[in-house]
Amino acid sequence: MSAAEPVILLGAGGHAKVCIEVFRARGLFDPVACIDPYAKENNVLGVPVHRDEDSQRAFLDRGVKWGFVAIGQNSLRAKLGADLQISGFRLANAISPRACVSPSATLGRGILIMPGAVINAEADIGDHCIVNTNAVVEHDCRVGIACHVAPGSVLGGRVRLEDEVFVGTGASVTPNNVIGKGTVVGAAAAVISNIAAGVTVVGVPARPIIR
Ligand SMILES: CC(=O)SCCNC(=O)CCNC(=O)[C@H](O)C(C)(C)COP(=O)(O)OP(=O)(O)OC[C@H]1O[C@@H](n2cnc3c(N)ncnc32)[C@H](O)[C@@H]1OP(=O)(O)O
Repeated sequence: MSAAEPVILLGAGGHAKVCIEVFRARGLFDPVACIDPYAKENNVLGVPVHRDEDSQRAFLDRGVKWGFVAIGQNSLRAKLGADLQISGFRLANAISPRACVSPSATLGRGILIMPGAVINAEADIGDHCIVNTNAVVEHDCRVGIACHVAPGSVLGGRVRLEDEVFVGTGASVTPNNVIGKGTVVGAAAAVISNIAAGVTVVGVPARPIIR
């Protein structure tokens, strides 16, 4: 078996912790550093933390080719992922060996798929997405760039998420619906119709929060 490829992670919080465990479980990549100028700890599960912003370049110079953004916030993850690629890194995927990913699904780059997640036939997952623990992305879904399908949530068949959509813990989206860019679906919501871009919806059925 060939050795795991070293990978640097941007981020050193709780989300980085779960990403490290998925990388280790899969065995294709070996997390060698977490880079985060705001880190509170000096290591994450034994992976050393670097706060210096030049350290990315230093790892590249040392021959580390792979990077990964381990940050939960969708728009920041998209931006830092694009920046990593511009600076010369390839984006690794962190796919749990305990996830079930259809052979006909299409995956982008910089994706996290957590244990128990199911990605069904011909689903398409965009770059920088998170499909979290026990989430289900059914057949023919189109999940845009930097979306987060949170733990236990379910997208029915042919659902489309535009870029940077967040679907909260335990929420469901019934088949064929489209959710607009940057929208937030609250925990436990049931989306039963199309939802516009840039809104927050909650409840059963899901409706925009009126502030
Ligand atoms: C591994 C991980 O942990 S991954 C991360 C997973 N995280 C999640 O799933 C978080 C999901 N987040 C939520 O559900 C949040 O409550 C949000 C984003 C929908 C709303 O958050 P905020 O914008 O801060 O709204 P806020 O808390 O002020 O609530 C506004 C109103 O909506 C209601 N509300 C908020 N969330 C929900 C919800 N999920 N379902 C029903 N009502 C809700 C509140 O009760 C409040 O009602 P009120 O005005 O009558 O008092």
